[in-house]
Amino acid sequence: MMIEARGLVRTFKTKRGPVHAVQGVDLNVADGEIVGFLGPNGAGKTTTMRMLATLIKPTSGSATVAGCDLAEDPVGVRRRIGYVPQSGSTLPEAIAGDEVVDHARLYGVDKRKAIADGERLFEELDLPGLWRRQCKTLSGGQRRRLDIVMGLIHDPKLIFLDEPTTGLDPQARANLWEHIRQLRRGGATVFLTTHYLDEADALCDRILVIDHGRIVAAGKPEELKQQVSGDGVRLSLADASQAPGVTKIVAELPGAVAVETDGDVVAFRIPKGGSVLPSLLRSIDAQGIELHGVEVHRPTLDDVFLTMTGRSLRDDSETPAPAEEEKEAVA
Ligand SMILES: Nc1ncnc2c1ncn2[C@@H]1O[C@H](COP(=O)(O)OP(=O)(O)OP(=O)(O)O)[C@@H](O)[C@H]1O
Repeated sequence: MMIEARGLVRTFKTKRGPVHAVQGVDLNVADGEIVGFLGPNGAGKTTTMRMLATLIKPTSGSATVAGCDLAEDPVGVRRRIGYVPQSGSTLPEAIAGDEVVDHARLYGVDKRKAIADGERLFEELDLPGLWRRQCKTLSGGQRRRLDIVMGLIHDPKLIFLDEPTTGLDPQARANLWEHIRQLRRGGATVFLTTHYLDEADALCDRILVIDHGRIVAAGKPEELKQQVSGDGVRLSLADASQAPGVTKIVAELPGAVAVETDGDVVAFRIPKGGSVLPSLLRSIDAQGIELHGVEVHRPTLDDVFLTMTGRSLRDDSETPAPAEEEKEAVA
């Protein structure tokens, strides 16, 4: 096992009282896996990752990371891991290649080897000809790949990536996913945090979902989706004022759960969504209510999150909405 953590807790003391950022996390990451840590803002992803990377001490709990005990041998852990923070770690004015070599030398890598390995990683991560460039002149995607080179230069077995693709355009994200898959092919284990459900789905062998400092779901993306009962149905109404009438009809359908209204949309979950639609549409029509559209979809990771927490984890915005703006399920 590359990571084995038991009962990790981290409480921050603040002027306004204690913040219970991580409240008893158990997790396992096997050798060679890409594991995604998914959750909304403030769920405790970064804090958990920083504990596992020895950057902050757990308030309680224990872990073995890359074969070393976190509390007994943090230096051993640090030598065997790479950590790429959310904000990156390169200085804007610095020369890209110099940053990489300096970073490698912190880990005791000799200069000649650092240059050779760095130049090879620049090729592998699609940064050809950029060794002498100032970091600030690189594009967002290039800078993120440079951050990853910094995390890899001492040849770690385990690499932590905190939100590796936040702020990148879709093409740069897809490109970075491919590089992350390549790391695994090279034998590394990857543990990453993300807000993006599609990223977790496409890239990760296994997903851990965290909310309010606790793991609420764990498994392969497909397994998690199978836990959600039924398909999602969304009805778009011509007139939002008719939502209560539609909600009432939907609530009476046998097997309908998670009925939710948001303006002119009524959404719910139901087994065999496609086959209940004809009679549902007849009932809605019989009430004289006009629909603009109907969608039925197989369970997504967002549905998993909704089922586990009663809240939606949106994947369509750069910055997820604050908690008070999140949709509430209608009882
Ligand atoms: N140094 C700190 N002092 C006080 N509170 C902190 C500190 N670091 C994190 N927190 C709080 O702990 C909670 C968890 O934060 P954390 O950064 O781990 O969440 P996250 O899931 O990584 O969120 P994001 O997706 O926004 O990065 C939040 O309420 C945050 O405000």
